[in-house]
Amino acid sequence: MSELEISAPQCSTHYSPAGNSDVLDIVVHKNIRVSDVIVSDILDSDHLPIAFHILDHVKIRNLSEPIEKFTDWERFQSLASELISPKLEIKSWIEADKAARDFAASIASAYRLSTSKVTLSDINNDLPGLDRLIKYKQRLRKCWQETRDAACKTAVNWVTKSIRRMTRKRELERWETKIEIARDHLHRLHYCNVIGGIVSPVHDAYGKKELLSATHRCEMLRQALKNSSWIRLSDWECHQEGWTRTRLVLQYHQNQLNSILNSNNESPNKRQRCDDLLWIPDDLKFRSGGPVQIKLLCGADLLESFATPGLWTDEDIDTIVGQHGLVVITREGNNPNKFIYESDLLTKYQSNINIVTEWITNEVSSTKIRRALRRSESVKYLLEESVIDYIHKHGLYSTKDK
Ligand SMILES: Nc1ncnc2c1ncn2[C@@H]1O[C@H](COP(=O)(O)OP(=O)(O)OP(=O)(O)O)[C@@H](O)[C@H]1O
Ligand SMILES: NC(=O)c1ccc[n+]([C@@H]2O[C@H](COP(=O)(O)O)[C@@H](O)[C@H]2O)c1
Repeated sequence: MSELEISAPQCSTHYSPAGNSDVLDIVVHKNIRVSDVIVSDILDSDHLPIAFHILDHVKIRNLSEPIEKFTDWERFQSLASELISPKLEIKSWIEADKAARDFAASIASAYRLSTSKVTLSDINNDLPGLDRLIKYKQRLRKCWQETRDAACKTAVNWVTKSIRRMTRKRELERWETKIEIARDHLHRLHYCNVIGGIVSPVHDAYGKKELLSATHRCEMLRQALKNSSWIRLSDWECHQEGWTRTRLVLQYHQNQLNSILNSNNESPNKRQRCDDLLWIPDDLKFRSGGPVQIKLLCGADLLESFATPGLWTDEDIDTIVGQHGLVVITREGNNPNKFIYESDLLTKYQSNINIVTEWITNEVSSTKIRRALRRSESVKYLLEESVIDYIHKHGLYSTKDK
């Protein structure tokens, strides 16, 4: 016992409903130097967690970086009822075990797919007033914990909502949000159930101005998508020998999905081969039937590029729109409905084209972000923090030595 040490913060970590401080968290440790114990009062709880640093070189997650989760319960319900198999025939305990596991996995998947996270770690002076609001919330919460005054609690809730609104607004400007908006739209129309999103970066040989190597682009995408529960990177296209036309990219992914769906009833050994296809949505493994359709998600400017002479063949457009389908996000300056009306081919397949109006418009574009980086202007909130770090670490987009 003599080797054990006890560390504790200097203030209480729980206040009883009567306002008395009645709990102090303690840490019992051995052979570990606990240099600093602090109480974090930012999390949404009146039991204040403690955070402590164990040795300076060991990094631990800072408890004062809260993550807010938003669950769309309607979507959860529809996903859960789709994923949970209604026909269950259980004849042995092995089958009962499997059914229980499948049930839990379906609930977990439905929850993951209907929940988005917002990390409030982005909070700093870049968002005017937010810093002050956070400090104000901390003061109000302390006041509520000490007095249990209802007015205080109302004020805490109001400030929490304002913080959420501000950070959500910034989130809306990110490009990943476009894919989320498209999914919401399709779900709302009950048109189809979106089970996954795939981002397929173009091959280096596409040769577009300012196109970085696929290695860098894929790494940045990995970072950008690491918090998404349903959007995945597919690096198949950029690992081909040269540029692949979009129709073939869609067909490759469609064929892979079909073969997985067909193998869902086969032995696990046969299915193993598909496990390295990291872009395949988890939920595909639970599907018992029904086709899965790959669609092309694009902005209205890409749709209008169908009319650029020599860029797309009619045969490709026919297959892309006729067999796969398009989801088009509006962009300022484009009129996709008019464009479809003026094209016989697109009008023929109109029912396969979903136009998603982005009411909260924003003109984020990679050209503008690259320009800002070149000029050492802030791109915070437009890109994931870790993507910004990656860009600076590798001196991409002329950020070297800045
Ligand atoms: N602000 C936006 N609103 C809707 N769609 C967008 C927006 N920005 C890009 N897209 C779509 O994303 C897809 C990828 O386009 P691209 O890589 O050319 O992006 P971009 O930001 O327009 O790039 P650049 O600025 O280099 O032209 C295209 O389908 C494009 O229409
Ligand atoms: N004929 C085709 O299949 C075709 C033509 C132009 C662009 N694209 C694709 O559209 C995407 C966006 O290209 P841009 O950035 O040039 O608009 C890329 O993935 C590219 O491969 C495909």
